[in-house]
Amino acid sequence: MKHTNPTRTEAWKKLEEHYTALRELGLKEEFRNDPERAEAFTLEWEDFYVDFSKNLITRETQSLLQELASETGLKEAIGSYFGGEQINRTEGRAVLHTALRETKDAHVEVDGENVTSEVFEVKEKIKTFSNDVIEGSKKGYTGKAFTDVVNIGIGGSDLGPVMVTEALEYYKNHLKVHFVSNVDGDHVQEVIKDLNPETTLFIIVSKSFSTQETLSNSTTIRSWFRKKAPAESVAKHFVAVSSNVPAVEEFGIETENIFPMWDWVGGRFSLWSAVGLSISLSVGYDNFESLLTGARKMDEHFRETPFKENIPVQLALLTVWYNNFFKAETQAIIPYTQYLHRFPAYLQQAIMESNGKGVDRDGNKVDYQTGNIVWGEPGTNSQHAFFQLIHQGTKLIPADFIGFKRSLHNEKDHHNKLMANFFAQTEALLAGKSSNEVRQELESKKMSEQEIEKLLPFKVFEGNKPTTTILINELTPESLGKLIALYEHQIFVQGVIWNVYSYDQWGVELGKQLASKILNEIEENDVQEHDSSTKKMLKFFLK
Ligand SMILES: O=P(O)(O)OC[C@H]1O[C@H](O)[C@H](O)[C@@H](O)[C@@H]1O
Repeated sequence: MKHTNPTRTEAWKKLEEHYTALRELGLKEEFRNDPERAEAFTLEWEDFYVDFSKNLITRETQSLLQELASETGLKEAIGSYFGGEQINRTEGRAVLHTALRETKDAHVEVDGENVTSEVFEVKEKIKTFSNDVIEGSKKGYTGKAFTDVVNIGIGGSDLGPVMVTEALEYYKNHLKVHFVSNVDGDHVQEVIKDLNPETTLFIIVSKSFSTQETLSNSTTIRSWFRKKAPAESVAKHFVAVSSNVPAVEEFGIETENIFPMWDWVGGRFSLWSAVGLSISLSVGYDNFESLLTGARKMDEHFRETPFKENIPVQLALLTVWYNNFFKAETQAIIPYTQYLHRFPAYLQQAIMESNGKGVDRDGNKVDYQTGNIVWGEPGTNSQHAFFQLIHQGTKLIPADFIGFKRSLHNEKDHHNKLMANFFAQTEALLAGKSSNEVRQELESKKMSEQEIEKLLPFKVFEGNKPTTTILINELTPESLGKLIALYEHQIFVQGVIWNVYSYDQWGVELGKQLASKILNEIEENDVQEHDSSTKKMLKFFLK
């Protein structure tokens, strides 16, 4: 892949000038002056309707951003990504979560070998296992069918499965799926306290099988289990998903109970692999397959569509526009469905662990902003919480609004209210409320001039706040697959433009190393040299 400092490109220079000229752009006027604006900035694809017309852009912005994508080599980079090149250079790995959702006849090479058949072998194993557990033919050590499943994992081995099982709750079967992630012992205890070992299946998910949290939780759960069940029953109740088979075997899990994954699947992009076993158990294999199909359709769209009509490309370019020219630091993600309540948390890892990098692909410190901060909560709840700041605060917060045309429970009245809020918020953020409008409103309430003058500044909304609307027909496994893949590709595009390696995560290592040193000191009750703050706190903790 090309290593281009984006700020040295022609397009960047043009964008800087364009930004200076455009700084005062008023969205309301833009809409007034350009009847075609909504049309020009809306993309319709399959069951997706993506309207980014309420962003601080003109057609020129769009074409300059596309120029930036071309100059930084996005097209070739997409080829390298799907072609299995080692684009994760610092770890010497390909990045091929997309291979996990390919069709059986696909040819995807890693180190000269087609990996599709391996992928399908594991998929077959997931399918058989899920069916057996769901139907009850696979039983626990006392001959009872399983009722509960516990996924033990953290980071990418937790967030994807949690987010998706919550998102697809409507499609869930009788199995209750639980998640243990935090090394906080209160988490594991709260999860296991009401579980019956006879009917509970445990899935240990760890790509590396060396993660402190997951190994501690697995050990605690295994001891709890062993207090009630004989040793040989562990094989019936514990399975693992990992790319480190020897470590799993050493933990005492039978080889046939191991679901392999590969080093070319990054943890935060792994829900499509056997890491998604809890998803398949919870909603059935066919729904899991539909999730993969959705993602594959988005992959095809991303690979084949010209930049101008390419949803992930257009949305990624907008994030670059705000991040690097407006110097916005955050991006809000507001799903208008309770089912997606973990989606922002999932995206926090996917986006921030990927592009939170301060050196470029040549190892030089960057002198421009990279990874943005992502946050959010579902609407309408968020409206009653932090929307105040988006509407009237001092920070620019571009926001993605994600909504669905139909509600799953067919609660028409509720859904109309939900969606009325969905549309109203982006309109309000765009239009704002001028002092004239406020004045008229207050006058109509028969307020005195003096009172109006006092209150007026507080009731003005500047508007001009950018939003992107993603409106999807219905929340299904397939549409969810598309939505997740859309953000995955957005991450990729950002990484190419920012010239960073999106697929490593060295930044999580230092804390881990220090924690292991401090753990020793805590266990030995022997505080070593630290800065005086840490030292004092450790002593206080140990007292
Ligand atoms: O699946 P594991 O190897 O247990 O890794 C779990 C998680 O921990 C790491 O520290 C990384 O930050 C994550 O990207 C990863 O998903």
